[in-house]
Amino acid sequence: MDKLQWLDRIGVSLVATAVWQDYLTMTKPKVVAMLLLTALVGMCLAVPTIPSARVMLLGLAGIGLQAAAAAVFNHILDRHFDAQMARTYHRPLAKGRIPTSKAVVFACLLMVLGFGLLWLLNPLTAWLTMASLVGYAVVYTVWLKHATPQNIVIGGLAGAAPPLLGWTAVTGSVDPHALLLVMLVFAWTPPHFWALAIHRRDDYAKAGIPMLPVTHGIEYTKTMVLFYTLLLFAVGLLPWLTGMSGGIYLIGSSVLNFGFIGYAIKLKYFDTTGHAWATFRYSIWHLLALFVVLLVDHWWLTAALNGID
Ligand code: HEM
Ligand SMILES: CC(C)=CCC/C(C)=C/CC/C(C)=C/COP(=O)(O)OP(=O)(O)O
Repeated sequence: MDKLQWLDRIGVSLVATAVWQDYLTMTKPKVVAMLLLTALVGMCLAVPTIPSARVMLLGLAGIGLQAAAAAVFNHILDRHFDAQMARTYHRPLAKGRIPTSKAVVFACLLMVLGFGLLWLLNPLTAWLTMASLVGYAVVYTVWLKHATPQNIVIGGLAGAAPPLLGWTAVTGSVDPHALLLVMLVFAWTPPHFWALAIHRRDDYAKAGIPMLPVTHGIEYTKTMVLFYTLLLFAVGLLPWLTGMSGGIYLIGSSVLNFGFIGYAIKLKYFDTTGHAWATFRYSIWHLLALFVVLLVDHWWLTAALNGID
């Protein structure tokens, strides 16, 4: 092979990698990874030990594929708004690097495959996951996001569903304890997002999206961030109060939730440049750690109970 052919080959593979990267970007892989962590914890808390490998593999693959499909639909439906914002203008569809028709086919493939895998486990999980997909991709993206500043509170239900989806994948039924996990993510979402929306207020205003800092101002949004971190603290006590979780959870979640309240207090009363962004970053580590703590506590409790037996 001569030099020119080699250069040609390298060029083709670079383009292929870039296209592949664009498809991956549209699935919001880091968000999906976090959703899968919450689903995995939901699965593990549903049983005393570890769920079967079949349930974990099919369940996580199915929920992951459906969540990824929802994210691609979000990219498709939001492409004109994304093109107007500094944070999102470079996205594959906003930039026109990927044709919309191909993205639609990709999203449909992910959705059907995800639904099929979950159906093999149980129809309840398949339908609940599909409802979350529709909740995010259609109800939130098409309607709520452009209709009301409470968009992310209501739309947050779809993103909060995975612990329940994980739980039903294992048991085939809705357990009140699983709903407690949903409530945790539900209360976490507003401070997670509004911290970012404060940081990106002008971007949302420019695109005409009625996020809370745009419609009600930054001060009011900071108050709401603080309110929801306090609510999250209260909701965070419920797993312990109901006996679902033990002391490790109580201590771990309290430390994490006090940390979040600390960030929110600073944001409201002692704000400094970049603190809204720092609060948003903290929210991500907070949720990750909270669900790890739930899991560690669960296995610790199980081991302790087995020891007593
Ligand atoms: C309606 C609810 C939600 C809204 C509006 C929202 C909004 C956002 C936005 C706009 C970003 C991008 C920030 C950036 O540009 O870097 C983001 C990042 C992120 N969100 Fe959320 N979010 C929501 C719910 C959730 C849920 C339920 C989870 C997981 C359980 C989650 C996990 C994450 C993670 C891990 C990131 C970081 C992604 C990265 O660094 O690329 N979000 N969120
Ligand atoms: C099936 C299932 C479990 C679905 C889960 C849905 C899902 C992917 C939720 C994530 C929430 C999220 C990233 C919202 C941001 O959308 P945005 O449009 O406000 O943010 P953007 O401007 O960054 O696109």
